[in-house]
Amino acid sequence: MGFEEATPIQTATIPTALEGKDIIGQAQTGTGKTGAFGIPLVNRINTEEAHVQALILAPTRELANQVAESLVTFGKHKGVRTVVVYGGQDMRKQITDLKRKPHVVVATPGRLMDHMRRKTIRLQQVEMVVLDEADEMLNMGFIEDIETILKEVPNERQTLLFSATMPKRIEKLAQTFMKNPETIAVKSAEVTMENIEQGYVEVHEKEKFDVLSRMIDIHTPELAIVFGRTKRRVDELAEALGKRGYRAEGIHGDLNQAKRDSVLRKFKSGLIDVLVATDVAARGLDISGVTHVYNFDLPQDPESYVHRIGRTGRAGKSGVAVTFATPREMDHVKAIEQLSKKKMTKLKKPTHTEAMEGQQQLVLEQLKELIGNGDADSYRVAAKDLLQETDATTALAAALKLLTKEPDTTPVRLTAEAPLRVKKRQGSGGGSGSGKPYRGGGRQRDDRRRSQYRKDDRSTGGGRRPSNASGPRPGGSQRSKPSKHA
Ligand SMILES: Nc1ncnc2c1ncn2[C@@H]1O[C@H](COP(=O)(O)OP(=O)(O)OP(=O)(O)O)[C@@H](O)[C@H]1O
Ligand SMILES: [Mg+2]
Repeated sequence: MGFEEATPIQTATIPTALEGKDIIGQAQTGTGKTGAFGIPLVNRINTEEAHVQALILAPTRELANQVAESLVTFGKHKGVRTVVVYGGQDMRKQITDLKRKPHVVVATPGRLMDHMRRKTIRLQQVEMVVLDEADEMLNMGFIEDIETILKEVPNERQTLLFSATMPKRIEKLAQTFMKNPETIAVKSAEVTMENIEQGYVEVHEKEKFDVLSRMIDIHTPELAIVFGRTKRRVDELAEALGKRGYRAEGIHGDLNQAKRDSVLRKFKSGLIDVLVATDVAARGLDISGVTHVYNFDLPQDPESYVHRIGRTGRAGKSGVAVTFATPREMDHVKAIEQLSKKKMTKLKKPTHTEAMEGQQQLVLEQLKELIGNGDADSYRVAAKDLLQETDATTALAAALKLLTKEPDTTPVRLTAEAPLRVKKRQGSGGGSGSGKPYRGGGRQRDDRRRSQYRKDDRSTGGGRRPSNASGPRPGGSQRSKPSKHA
């Protein structure tokens, strides 16, 4: 895989995991937690025995898929068979896969329960269980499902819990499900990655979209993720970005799995360069080339912020995260800063002129690159002809105008979102230990978050078409980019 040395969390957990101990593992986003559990897990598989020996649970389908891909890679040379099962996919194919006696099963809780009910999976010989993004599975209300699942798994198993954030209530879960777990936290001064430049901009709801467009024009991201609060918001944003000439598509839980897969594939391959997402894409996803994350709407809680912005700045790369907050939401910005232990830089709303300059700069860079590798020789005759008629500056200025995607101000309509409310802390032992406003403790809160998710994640767009925003901008050129997508 081209790894040269273990990352700190891998160094810290692999030996302990190999001893068979239970582990609660915490390390910043993008620092190789998948390897921290996946490598020792693969090592402990006995390929002579054809039954499920390890079970990995993940909160979302896309993450389950990605983790399974990593496990396949880790276990390739040893002959470890890994199967992934998640909702929204053909049951029969999964049943056939499971009949092939995999050693490792990666699953989302809901679909795994379906297979348990149908008796198409046997967990009686599972020796290792991993809960990736354990805290999110609690947030999503998967707790009962996990209880049910773990009842099927022998008690003598090894249990591993991983996440970049470990709210206090995970301890409760640990007491129930784990045996003397060792907490291994690779803590640095900050919860978020140092190599992510973090800024916020104070904007009124109705200015948000222009500010976003301008920022994208100025930053010229390679790949960007824009997080919106609701499914409807994501649909509307993707469509609006499309109208302004950006290659953007949305992903959220109301789309069918084929669509979710295709959007993600297009994003990974650079066919689209802006992914608009609900929190379904906030956790664990490892997509190289994501240089910018925009929180168009504030995340529901500070932990979610940590994960969202962690989609950039992974594996030693740098990244930029910008969070939009309306004047009434400024308290949330402070709460986030308290959890992340890092101040965000206050950013100014960019102007139209700055956006224009950003786009010009992009074209100039591309031009210089082309001059550098002399790839334009076949245009020399035409260039000389042109220079018979006009001076060089005029000719070049015209060419620049033609190439530059001038900031697009096509009017768009977004349904306004209400400001994020401050949730009161309930009871004790809640939150992340940061003592900050939202998210109380215990089960009640989990259920609330669950219903909130369901409500929020339901499209209320009233028959709005799913956005198909990847086409060229009306009457204009495709967005141009400096890198591979030029
Ligand atoms: N030892 C290593 N050397 C170099 N790169 C590594 C190493 N281990 C993992 N990586 C790479 O680092 C990237 C991030 O890894 P991974 O997805 O496991 O992070 P994570 O800690 O689980 O992040 P998150 O909290 O967002 O889930 C991946 O692209 C992975 O291939
Ligand atoms: Mg991960």
